[in-house]
Amino acid sequence: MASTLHSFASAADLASSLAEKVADKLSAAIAARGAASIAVSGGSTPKAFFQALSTHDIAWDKVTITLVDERFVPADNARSNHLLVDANLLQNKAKAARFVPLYQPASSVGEAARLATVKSAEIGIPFDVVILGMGGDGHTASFFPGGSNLARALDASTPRSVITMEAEGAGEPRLTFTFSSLQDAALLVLHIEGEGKKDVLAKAEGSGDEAEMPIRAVLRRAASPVEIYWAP
Ligand SMILES: O=C(O)[C@H](O)[C@@H](O)[C@H](O)[C@H](O)COP(=O)(O)O
Repeated sequence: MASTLHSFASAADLASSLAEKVADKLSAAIAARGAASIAVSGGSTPKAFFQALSTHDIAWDKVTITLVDERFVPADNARSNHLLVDANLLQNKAKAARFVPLYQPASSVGEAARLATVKSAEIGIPFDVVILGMGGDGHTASFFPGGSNLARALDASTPRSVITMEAEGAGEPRLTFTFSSLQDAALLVLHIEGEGKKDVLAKAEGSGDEAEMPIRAVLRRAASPVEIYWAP
């Protein structure tokens, strides 16, 4: 599917504009069916966007927030994406939103993935909004090059679910929605910042295997248009 690049003069301008776009999308979903859903990424990039979105005055009590991926750590661990969302997005007006975590206390990461699949199935299909990030190696969500379940994660025929992923550079074992769960969001956003990430994007948009740079699966095969938000 096509992608559109939205470039901004600063990260602050991007955060403000993306927050408005997402708030409008969530409000439209609520108007249409009384509910809205958004799956967001962790990492360092989305913090200002989360903070800007949290101040928008929408019917947050009708919004379900979850993560596109999570590290297999509890929410009090500094590496937790839940902790990042709790501290930056589930604040201000957005405190009223429902949050569905991917991490579950479980005997194994596989059991946690099974539990997360069941819990997230209630959220509704497709997501109204998905916010993806991208690593310097071209990973997105927890679709890491060389990942233990990468082929399964990227296979369009894999049922919508949360699966495990282990990879060099991923740190802890990961829990990640599959490509099939994310690629048809009503609003599908890739949020990246910095000149380095722009260079990574240019390489990803070129030829080469999806397994080498898994973001290529989204850029090439997502059912929804990919809205790329970039600031220096
Ligand atoms: O759990 C995570 O880390 C994210 O979901 C991951 O996919 C992130 O979006 C990229 O690694 C980019 O991270 P930065 O924004 O920190 O560069």
